[in-house]
Order: sequence, then structure tokens, then C-alpha cells
Amino acid sequence: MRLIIQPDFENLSQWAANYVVARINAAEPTANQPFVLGLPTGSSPLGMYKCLVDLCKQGKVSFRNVVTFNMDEYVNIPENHPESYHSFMWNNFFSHIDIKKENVNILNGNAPDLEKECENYETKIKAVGGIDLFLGGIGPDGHIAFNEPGSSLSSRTRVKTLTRDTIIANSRFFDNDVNKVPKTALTVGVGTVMDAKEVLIMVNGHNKARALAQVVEGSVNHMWTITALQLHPKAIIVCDEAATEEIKVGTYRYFKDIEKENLNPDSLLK
Ligand SMILES: N[C@@H]1[C@@H](O)[C@H](O)[C@@H](COP(=O)(O)O)O[C@@H]1O
Repeated sequence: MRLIIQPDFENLSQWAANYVVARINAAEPTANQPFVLGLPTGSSPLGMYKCLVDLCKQGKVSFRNVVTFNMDEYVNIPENHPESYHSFMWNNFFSHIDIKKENVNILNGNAPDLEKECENYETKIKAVGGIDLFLGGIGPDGHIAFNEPGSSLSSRTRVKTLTRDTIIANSRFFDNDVNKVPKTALTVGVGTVMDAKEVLIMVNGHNKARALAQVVEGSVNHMWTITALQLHPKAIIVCDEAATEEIKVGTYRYFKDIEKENLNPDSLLK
């Protein structure tokens, strides 16, 4: 696993965006052989989405031949609800880039048969040849997508009940009212993320410091589902300084040193 330590959220976001652009451009995707991206919601990827929109507007990348699969969606809130992940993605990203609507895949939390919806999602991912690059954030308890502590590390797309911690954390988007936060969600599994050819996780802020220490220095453990990443052959975590608070000084210095040539976001777009 690589750990890229950036000074702040701005640099972290630019680094992640430049990495995505570099991977898409290197793949030279076509309509028949699209580049397949897995995408997260939340505050962690917001800066990256802004940078990607800018890079697309500058003509440095096109999403015409990119297919996307979002990680998760709440169950039972209208698609056009301002806090649905459908709304989040269109408002913050898809409406501002040249992606084709038919290439966007987001789980339908209002599907009549939720289990079938999840099964079809997995089938669709396989049908396009799998996910080339899965992007993600993590919760303060180290969850990836909505794979809450205790989730199987080989789980697939399914319905999950949200933990009290996640409901409280996400109530900031629902008038700070825990009663307004949906109690269940559809989510890709840890296994679904692990099947991607590459995974890039963004971690920022002090409240993620314990989770970062677990994934970088801890052992693989279903109580911190992001730790499964240690078993992925091509995983990168890009974090900011604030998130490094709980890792050992030696670990911090080690990754700073081995990645010293790769820390400048501009180095990715040569
Ligand atoms: N399902 C999402 C996750 O995909 C996200 O990583 C997490 C952290 O969100 P934030 O980036 O806002 O801290 O929140 C939710 O639980």
C-alpha cells in the first residue's frame, strides 16, 4: 500500500484528481473499451471533484468514454432529495463534466426488490470488465462505503443497516436531526472494492486519524473495514497532515521518504 502525505486538503484533492486524470489518459478509453471508475460521496472527495471539473474544462481530460459506479445510496429517500447520493453526484460532479448519462451507475435505493438491485449492480460491473480505479473516503470508524464495523471483508453489494455513529455523523446533512437520516443504505461490499484493479482512498482531518493509523499500522480486521486494503495489490491512500496525527513518527517519515519524488501533484501530469 502506498501512503501519500499532502500538506492539506487542497493538495490532497489536487493529487487525487491528477492521479485520476493520469490513469484515464493512460488507458486511452474508447466507447467499446471505456475506463471504469468507482466513485464515493461525502466531504472527502469534494475537493477532488472540483479539481476534476476544472481539469475537464481545461481540456486535460474527457469523461466521454468513462463509465462510473457509485459506492452507495440511501434506501427510501427520493432520488431528487437534496441529500440523496444521486443529487450529490449530479450537483457536485456529473453536471459539470462531459460524461454520458447512460454511463453513470448509481444504486437505486427505491427499487422494488433491493436484493435484486444489488445483484444486478454486481453483474453490471462484471459486464463492463470490472472497475479500473475505485475512489473512496472513509468514516471515522474506518468504514469504506457503508461497510460498517463487523462487515465481512469479502462482502458484495447489499442492503446495510447504518450504525448509530454513522447516523449521527451524517445528521449534519439532515438539519442535524438524526431522525431524518435514513437507517439503511445499499452499498458495494468490501469485496466489490477489493476486486477493482486499483483503489485510491482520500483521508483528511483529525477525526480520521485513528482510522488512518489502523489501516496503515494495524492488522486486517473487520471492525475497521478499510484495513482490507492491506491485501489489495494496488492501493493508494492520499491523506493530509492532520490525518497523520496518530501514526508513528517513524511511519510518517518512512512514507514521506519513499514517496518524496511523487508528492508534487504536478509530477502526475507530465
Ligand atoms: N457512505 C459514506 C462513505 O462513503 C464516506 O466515506 C463516509 C465519510 O464521509 P466524509 O467524507 O464526509 O467524512 O461517509 C459515508 O458513510
